[in-house]
Amino acid sequence: MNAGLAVTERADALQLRSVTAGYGRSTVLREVTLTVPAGSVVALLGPNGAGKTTLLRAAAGLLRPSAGTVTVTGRDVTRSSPHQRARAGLCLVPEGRGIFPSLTVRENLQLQLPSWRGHGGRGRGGGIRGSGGRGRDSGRGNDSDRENSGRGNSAVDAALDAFPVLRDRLRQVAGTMSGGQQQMLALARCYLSDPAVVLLDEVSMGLAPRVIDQIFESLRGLAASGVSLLLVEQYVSRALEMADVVCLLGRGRVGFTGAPSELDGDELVRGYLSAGHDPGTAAVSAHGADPAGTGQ
Ligand SMILES: Nc1ncnc2c1ncn2[C@@H]1O[C@H](COP(=O)(O)OP(=O)(O)OP(=O)(O)O)[C@@H](O)[C@H]1O
Repeated sequence: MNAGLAVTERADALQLRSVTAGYGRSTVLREVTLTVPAGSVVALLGPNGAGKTTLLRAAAGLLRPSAGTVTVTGRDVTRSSPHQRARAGLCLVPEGRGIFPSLTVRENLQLQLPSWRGHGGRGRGGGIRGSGGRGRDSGRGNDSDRENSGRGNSAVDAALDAFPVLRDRLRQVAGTMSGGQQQMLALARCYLSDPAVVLLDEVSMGLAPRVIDQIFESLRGLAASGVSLLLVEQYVSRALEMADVVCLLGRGRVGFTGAPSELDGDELVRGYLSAGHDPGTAAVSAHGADPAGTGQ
């Protein structure tokens, strides 16, 4: 994984140290320090507007901090581009999925396959063969899908194994799939770039419980394979079930970092129902307990 990098074996997968960041003159994150240890799942919780998405964007290089440092597997990426951070082992699954709705599933997978893993048949791997050949296959897992070789293709296979429904829909225009299938396509990138750490922003948003179950199952598989996860999730209990560490963010500051078992459940719920607490003064502040019946 991440060949060529000076990676300390047990380096934290991701670390933000005293990061301050915002938009224009508006400071959102204030000296935030957050660590995702190698091989662990960290749940990042907080009320609406706390800065969770901003933190993920700062980690991924989409937003340049005004102060502080970001490291990925021990490597300082503070001044690196999003592409360089991806190559260093970081993968962001943004809120809203970030897929190309007018392209087919196959084309989306091909575009998500990073160049260093054999994009589109160029360079080091074979990509997804036949990606332009809409008339050449039945749309189900066919010979050209299975014949491929190289790192790119094993990555695609891993993604399709994680989400078999995508294998059945390679020729389908992504935007015509259900919300859950589109989210699975977005999550496929976790397998395509061989990441050390995946940042997940509200991946269950607007999905039915059965689909959320499938998605969390895939995330558990990803975590079991050694990939570290930083999980921003509206379904608090699901996030806490998976998490080794929970980090509470309020008004751009970290108020609590520790094991989920150290959190008082009642206080957590109270905190969620009273968004806007400053976790520096409140025991717990996070937005909304598991949202009941929203968008199901
Ligand atoms: N592109 C932007 N330009 C200016 N301000 C922004 C921008 N994006 C977010 N903000 C502001 O930054 C603050 C933090 O937003 P952010 O989306 O990071 O919070 P969040 O914790 O992810 O909240 P939510 O759960 O509602 O997504 C909010 O006050 C928001 O209005």
